[in-house]
Amino acid sequence: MQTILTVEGLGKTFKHNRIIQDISFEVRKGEIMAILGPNGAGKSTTIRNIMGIMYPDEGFVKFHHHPLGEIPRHTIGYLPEERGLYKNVKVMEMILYLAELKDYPLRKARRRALEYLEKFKLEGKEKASIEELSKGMGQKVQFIGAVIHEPDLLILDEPFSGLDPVSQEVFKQEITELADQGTAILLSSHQMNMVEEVCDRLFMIHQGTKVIDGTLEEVKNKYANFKCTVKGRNDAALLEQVPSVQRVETNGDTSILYLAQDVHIPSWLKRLPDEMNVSELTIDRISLHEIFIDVATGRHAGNGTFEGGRERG
Ligand SMILES: Nc1ncnc2c1ncn2[C@@H]1O[C@H](COP(=O)(O)OP(=O)(O)OP(=O)(O)O)[C@@H](O)[C@H]1O
Repeated sequence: MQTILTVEGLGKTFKHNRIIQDISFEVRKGEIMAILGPNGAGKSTTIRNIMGIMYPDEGFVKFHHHPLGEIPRHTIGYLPEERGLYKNVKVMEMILYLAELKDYPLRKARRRALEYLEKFKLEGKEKASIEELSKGMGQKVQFIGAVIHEPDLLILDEPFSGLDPVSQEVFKQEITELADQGTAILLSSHQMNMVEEVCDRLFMIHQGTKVIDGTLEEVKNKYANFKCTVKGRNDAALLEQVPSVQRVETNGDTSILYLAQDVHIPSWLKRLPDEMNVSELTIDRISLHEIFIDVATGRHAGNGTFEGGRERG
């Protein structure tokens, strides 16, 4: 897959505080790359350095097919973390203004804007002024403004925050469709469940440095150990003694047994103690959210690096 953006060895210091350090990744055509990390991890700082809103102290950003140091703004769509549109401007005027800034043909922009407004359940709002819209509606208009000129690279800083579940779903679908059509997408988020459903590759930052990166599949294979959920009244001490159990969480009659890496599940099941009470038992892998919590709380050191990519199915 063709590389659209390369970030290499990015570092930034504010007032002697190292905010990000040695951040390197690529974003390729047609893929969704997620930057994940807890509050203050350095996600927005990374994006602002890419967008030239601030300059890195170390490393470089390269947009492919463009000279080093040039930011091809006409081919980039950007939804910043700070939401904001001119309040007393009408919705359609706002979108067309943003299209014009990118030299995009206005007739085409108007047609695309109407299609997007319908898709985002904002039909009939083109003459409403921005201040008449709810926060979520405003965010949808800003999203339309970011994609109206059919960018090759779309950078979305926390696109799902502030949206209700239905709108989150609409955004998620739209982002996936854009990637299917070939747009390279870089999105930052701390909403793991959303990211897990859309991203092809991910880059997790903690305290300004990379802790995990790779395709979603690679990260899950490497970090997402199995967990076994058991329904039935059991003594925690008994469960803790089961081989390969690293940790047990009990809530009433439900216990979750977190298993060690590389456990062979069929063999492990055979070694469960006869005296265990089991009315239901399920085995699955821990979620990206759980991996994230493990890394952010220091339970998992992270530091894995993966290479390669996954073809969109
Ligand atoms: N202009 C600035 N001056 C000083 N410190 C800054 C500046 N911008 C960001 N920081 C600091 O850099 C760190 C990373 O901030 P950043 O906004 O990149 O985090 P984030 O991962 O996007 O977090 P969130 O999920 O909360 O948006 C924070 O500790 C923040 O206080």
